[in-house]
Parts: sequence; structure tokens; C-alpha cells
Amino acid sequence: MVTLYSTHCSSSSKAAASNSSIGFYNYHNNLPISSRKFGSQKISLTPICNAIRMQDGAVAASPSKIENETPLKKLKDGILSVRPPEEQKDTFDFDSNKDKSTVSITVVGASGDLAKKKIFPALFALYYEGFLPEHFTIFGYARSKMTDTELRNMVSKTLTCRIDKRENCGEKMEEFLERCFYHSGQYDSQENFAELDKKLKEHEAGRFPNRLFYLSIPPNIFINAVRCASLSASSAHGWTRVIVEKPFGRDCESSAALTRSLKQYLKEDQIFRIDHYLGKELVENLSVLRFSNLIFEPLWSRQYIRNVQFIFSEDFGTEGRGGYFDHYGIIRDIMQNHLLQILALFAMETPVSLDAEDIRNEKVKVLRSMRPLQLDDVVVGQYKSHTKGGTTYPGYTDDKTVPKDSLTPTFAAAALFIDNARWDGVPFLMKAGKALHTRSAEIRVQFRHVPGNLYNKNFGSYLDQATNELVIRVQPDEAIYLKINNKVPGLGMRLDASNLNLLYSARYLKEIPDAYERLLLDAIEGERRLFIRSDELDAAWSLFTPVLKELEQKKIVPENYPYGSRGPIGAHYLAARYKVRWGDLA
Ligand SMILES: NC(=O)C1=CN([C@@H]2O[C@H](COP(=O)(O)OP(=O)(O)OC[C@H]3O[C@@H](n4cnc5c(N)ncnc54)[C@H](OP(=O)(O)O)[C@@H]3O)[C@@H](O)[C@H]2O)C=CC1
Ligand SMILES: O=C1O[C@H](COP(=O)(O)O)[C@@H](O)[C@H](O)[C@H]1O
Repeated sequence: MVTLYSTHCSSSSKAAASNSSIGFYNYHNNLPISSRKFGSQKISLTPICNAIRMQDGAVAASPSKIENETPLKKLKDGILSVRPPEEQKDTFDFDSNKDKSTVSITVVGASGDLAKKKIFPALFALYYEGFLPEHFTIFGYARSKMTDTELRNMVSKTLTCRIDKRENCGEKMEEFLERCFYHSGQYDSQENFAELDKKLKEHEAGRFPNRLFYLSIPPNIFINAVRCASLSASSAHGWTRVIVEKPFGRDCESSAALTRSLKQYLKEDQIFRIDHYLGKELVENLSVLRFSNLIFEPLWSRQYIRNVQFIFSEDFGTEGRGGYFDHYGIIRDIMQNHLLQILALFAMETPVSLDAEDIRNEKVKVLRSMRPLQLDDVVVGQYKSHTKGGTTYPGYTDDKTVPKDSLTPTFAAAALFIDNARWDGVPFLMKAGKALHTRSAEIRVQFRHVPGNLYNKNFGSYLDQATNELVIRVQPDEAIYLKINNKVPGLGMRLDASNLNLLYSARYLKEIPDAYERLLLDAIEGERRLFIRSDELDAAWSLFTPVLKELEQKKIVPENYPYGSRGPIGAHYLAARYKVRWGDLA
């Protein structure tokens, strides 16, 4: 085990990491949190403020950020040793305590759906893979009365083992569950959070304490919980971070008010606004695909790209979440966040580095170059009950928690535009819906016609369908494929469209981690790249707020579509207006 306390410039990180046995650390958090392999050596990693994780797994930091805060010493090419900040040295002896750090992770709303379905399983997966720090404690916090044992029983029902790594899984689950505890309390009670603080301290005894709170609760209680957690249960010496789940407001005003309230108790760098689509493998891969392959970046503009499509569909309705959903609708639930975030990553200019702030700066620029969505460029729909094969599927308003006369869209299609030099005039189409015929999420890039194509006559009237299309299938069956034209073998000259296909399940035997695993690990490591900064959020809301208000004020009636169908026909007319065919229907 090599433990070298250093950090380095991101540009040289790959070389340094592949070189060797060198780990990249700083002293900010004083926290060895996990171990990873570089070459053949296992090293312990310590999170770096403002750190970025490199493709090869190395962790790098922005030297500019660190230079301001910590004295640096150049060790060798591109590698800098970082001394602990003076004030920390006074209160904490890093050298003798570096192995004594701990992270307490409190899942606020532990009795809820998301906690059971995603957060606890992701924490277990991280533990199983050896990514959690050596010393950690997990606390569930909610109003429900539960003992530690009851929490463990509840959590154990949702844990699964990696298909490719089943050895010792039962044992690992036991070990993990022993580190899980529960405290029952109100979300607006400082006293109850102070009791939690006391319990956390018992577990942290003698160690350098860092705390992560995951707010897995309905948005109307975010602020109370943040107030109480920050006033009564912040870490006295280490960092305190709060993961905030969406929705971050429901328009510009409520989002800004939420941010203002959060900032009464937390600094921006303590707030981790989660958009779990940013943690999906293929979304992470978008930048790699674009910026590490010479063949794509030169084509990435209005000159070669005809349109880009972001498509999300689910083959189930709002079952069980109708109460929440009716207040938000599909535009706020999926488009304003998940699809727009992917669009920003897709369309941004090359960032200066992979540093979180550099990436987020570029995303904000794209968002601010976009035209606010116009009512004419939106189609909304709502699913109705449908009977198929003897089964009746309920309509949206059949849900008891949804008002019978609800106009909330469960489907929307939209055409957006980026008014900058790269993308002028290119339609960016979005389509998102619940209770459709299939579950999928994909990005489709349709390229222009080949000018003066020698083979045009072979395509006849199907010229549009003969253009290249790049598809990034985010889920399910993660894949990247490129539609090309080729000759059908034989003596004639018949052309065919085929796919050059990178299907992840065929190429990699490893199971793809869940988005929540990556994001939880990043939050523990202080890596902000995949979390939403407040100015990104403002820009995102500015694009959708006017149209959302107009839809509500004008009481626009959504077009009905049957449960399990391909959605309202209006989506085709919208696309056709911009001479586009939805790629998923071709
Ligand atoms: N579920 C999902 O798939 C997704 C959820 N999210 C977001 O994550 C957060 C949590 O979601 P989810 O787990 O589904 O939420 P739940 O409705 O399951 O709520 C979580 C917990 O909060 C407490 N709670 C619920 N309603 C209230 C209330 N009105 N007042 C006080 N406490 C309440 C309950 O715990 P107790 O009664 O024990 O205190 C409940 O177990 C939300 O912000 C949601 O929008 C985001 C993406 C997906
Ligand atoms: O944020 C949300 O996402 C889920 C879809 O997530 P996925 O990872 O399963 O694709 C969606 O069902 C939910 O309505 C929305 O709030």
C-alpha cells in the first residue's frame, strides 16, 4: 500500500497514474476514503477539494484552486505535494491521524421509496466494491418508528450482489448492515437532529469526522431538514455535505428561493444537487466519445449535424407517485433536468480541463445561449386507460392521488434551439413520456446528406433515412452505434444501412454501476463535476418557466394517448415542422 500525499495538474495525471504506484492526495479532508488500483499497486485515495476523477481512475485537482489554499512543493513532473492548511495543522495532527478519519452518511427520509430502491443498495454496492472509506457509519433518519434491527431488515430486502462477483456476498451484506443504524425524528426538530448528532459522535469517537446528509424527502421539507441538520448535526471539524434530490423548485422563482434558503445554512460547495442521469455510464461517456475521438469532434456542429434528439420513455405510468407528479408534470420531471443536462453536455464547447468548474462553466454557457422554449414548439399529452390482451392499464387520472380533471402532461415533445455559432438553426428535439410502449433513454444525432452523393439514386425517395445517425443508448442495453451505408454483397449495386455497434454487454463483462453509486462516491470524494451548480439551475429554469406558466395559465389540454402506445401524434407534426423524423420510430 503506497500512501503519497500529493496532487497534480490534470494534464499530466494520466501519465503519472499509468506510470506507477502514485496516488494523488491532499490534506484538506484528512480522509483516506477508498482504495483503487493504479498499475499493479493498491493505493489509498484521499479526496481533494475541487477534485476531478480521471478516466483512468486517478484523482486530480485544479492546481489553481489548491495554490490559493495550500502551499505546494513540486515533487516531479506535474506532481505537487500539498501541505495541510495551517489552521488544520493547529487543531488536527494529520500525520498521526490520517488513518483515523470517518464518514457518517445520514439518509434523511430513510423509510421512503428512493432510499430503499436506490440509496441503500448503492451504498452497499460501493461497500462491496471497496469504494467506501475504511471507517464509515450509515444512519437512516425519518419520522417512522424503527429500531436498528428493523432498519437492517428493511434494507436487507433491497440489497443485491453483483452478478459477476457473488463470492462472500452474504458475508459482506452482514458486515454492511452492522454499520447501518436508525434514528427516528422529525424533519423540523433541531432537538431530534441534536440527538442524531450525539449518536453520530459516539460512532465517530476518536476519528476525524466528516458528514454527508442525503435529503431523500419531499421538497417541501428540504429547508427544515437542512436548517436542523446544519445547526444541530454538522461536523465540528471535518466537512459537512448535503445531497439534495430533485425537484429543485418548480419554476425560476421557487428554485431561486430554494437556493437562497439553502444558502442561509450551507455554502454552495456543500450543496450537491443530484441529477442521477449525469451518473449514468453512457452520459459520462458522452464527453469521452466526443473529445477523445478525432472522428467526432470535427463533425459536431451545424455544418454536419441536421438535428439532435433526446428521447426518454417509460413503459409504466406514475403508479404510486401520482401525488408528487401532478404538481410537476413530465416537463419538470424529466426535460428541465435530465434531458437538458444531457443536452448541455452534448452541445458545450471543449472545456479548459476536466475540472468540475471548467465543465460546469461550459454547460452554463450553452444553456444561456438557448432560446426559451416557445408554446408553439411544445406538444403535451396525457395517457388514458387502455385494455390489451385482457389487461386493463389505468389512465393517469384513474390514480386516486390525481385530480380527475388534471391537465398535467405525462408526455411532452419540444423543439429547442441554441443560438450560438456552432449550433445556429439546428433543432434539438426532446421527447419524454410515461406509460409508453417501451422503456428507453437515448440520444440520436442525425447527420446531413452527403453533398453530391454519387449514390443518391440508389436511395430514391429515402434520402433522409440514408443519412448517418449516431445513437447513444443510455438505457437499457447500453450501446453506441453508428448507422452507415454499405453495399449489399453480390454482383449488383444495392445499398443497405447497417450499424457499427458497440454493445456494452458484449464488449464488457462487468456489470455497469448504478448512477447512484457513482454520484454517492463523488459526493463522498468532494467531486462536483456531476452535480448541478446554482447558475446552471437558474439557466435551466429560465428556458422552461415561461412556457410552463403559459401552459398552466392557458389551461392547455393535453392530447390523449393510450397507455402503452407511442404517444400523441402531435409529436410527429412538431418534428415534421423542422423536417425531422423521430429516430426511434424509423
Ligand atoms: N422515488 C423515486 O424514484 C425518485 C425520487 N426522487 C426524489 O427523492 C426524494 C424522495 O423521494 P421518495 O423516496 O420517493 O419520497 P417518499 O414520498 O417515499 O418520502 C420519503 C420519506 O419522507 C417522509 N415523508 C413523506 N411525505 C412526507 C410529508 N408530507 N411530510 C413529512 N415527511 C414526509 C416519509 O418518511 P417518514 O414518514 O418515516 O418520516 C417517507 O418515507 C423526493 O424529493 C423525490 O422527488 C427523485 C428521483 C426519483
Ligand atoms: O427522476 C426521475 O427519474 C425516473 C427515471 O429514472 P431511471 O433512472 O429509472 O430512468 C422517473 O421514473 C421519475 O419519474 C423521475 O422523477
